[in-house]
Amino acid sequence: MSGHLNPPGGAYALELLDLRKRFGRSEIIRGAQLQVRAGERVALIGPNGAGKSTLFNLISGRFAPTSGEVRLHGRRIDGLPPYQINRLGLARSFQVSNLFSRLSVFENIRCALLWSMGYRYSFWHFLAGLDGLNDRVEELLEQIQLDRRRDVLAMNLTYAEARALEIGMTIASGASVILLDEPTAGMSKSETQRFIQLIRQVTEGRTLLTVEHDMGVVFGLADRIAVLVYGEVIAFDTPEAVRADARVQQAYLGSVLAEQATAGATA
Ligand SMILES: Nc1ncnc2c1ncn2[C@@H]1O[C@H](COP(=O)(O)OP(=O)(O)OP(=O)(O)O)[C@@H](O)[C@H]1O
Repeated sequence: MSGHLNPPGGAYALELLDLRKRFGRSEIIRGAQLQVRAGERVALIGPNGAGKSTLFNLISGRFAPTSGEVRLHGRRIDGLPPYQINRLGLARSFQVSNLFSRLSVFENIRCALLWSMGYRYSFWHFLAGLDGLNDRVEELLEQIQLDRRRDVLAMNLTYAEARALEIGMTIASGASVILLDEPTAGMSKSETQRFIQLIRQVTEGRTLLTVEHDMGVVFGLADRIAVLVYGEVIAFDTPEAVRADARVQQAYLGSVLAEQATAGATA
């Protein structure tokens, strides 16, 4: 299962090279550039409508770019279908709504593992590996701290538990590059703090790209921050450097930090 971790092929786990996406007449992604090193945790931030979801859709294969390249460990993946990109080692978070609500936590993780194995192993290898499979499910349950909730149906989990399960299903494939879309959205402050730790642990040794609006999460999780404004990456640097960047302050961060400070003060 760890076959995808630290695969060979260049220092960059993920690269966007002059990436562009047009919808009709509007160019939404306008020459985005990004080079994410293997093992790095990157937060993608930017104002509403900047193109963050579109960028995720281009990376994960839901959309093909109009031009430019997406590279995974040096290999071009732009234009490939999502399942092939997944097979090459990039996983995007399952949404809560994609959990199998009438299956237990254990069975959900097992399904995610089977699904990823189905592509790689013949049926006979698969049968021979069933013991290993259950061990791997146990391991993942521990990692996402749901081992004691293993027999609970997904529909009966708390919101935070369901999001943890979603992350477990995302990493079950053994992917080396993980995309998460606002992983702590809708959580309380204390749940968020715990969840940041959980994400740090389960993504250890992997490359993480996460879209995030909550600056507490961004600064708690990211090694580097990429700032997307009008479809362009205007800054990509350490949290300290991005916070001090005048362009970023002006385009986005100044207003967001002020807003979140006010929200924090009134909460
Ligand atoms: N399939 C599509 N067809 C046409 N326009 C689209 C499509 N998908 C996104 N857009 C447009 O692209 C722009 C960027 O949207 P996107 O959802 O990528 O931004 P975002 O940064 O994720 O925003 P938010 O932070 O509000 O989620 C928006 O103006 C949106 O209307």
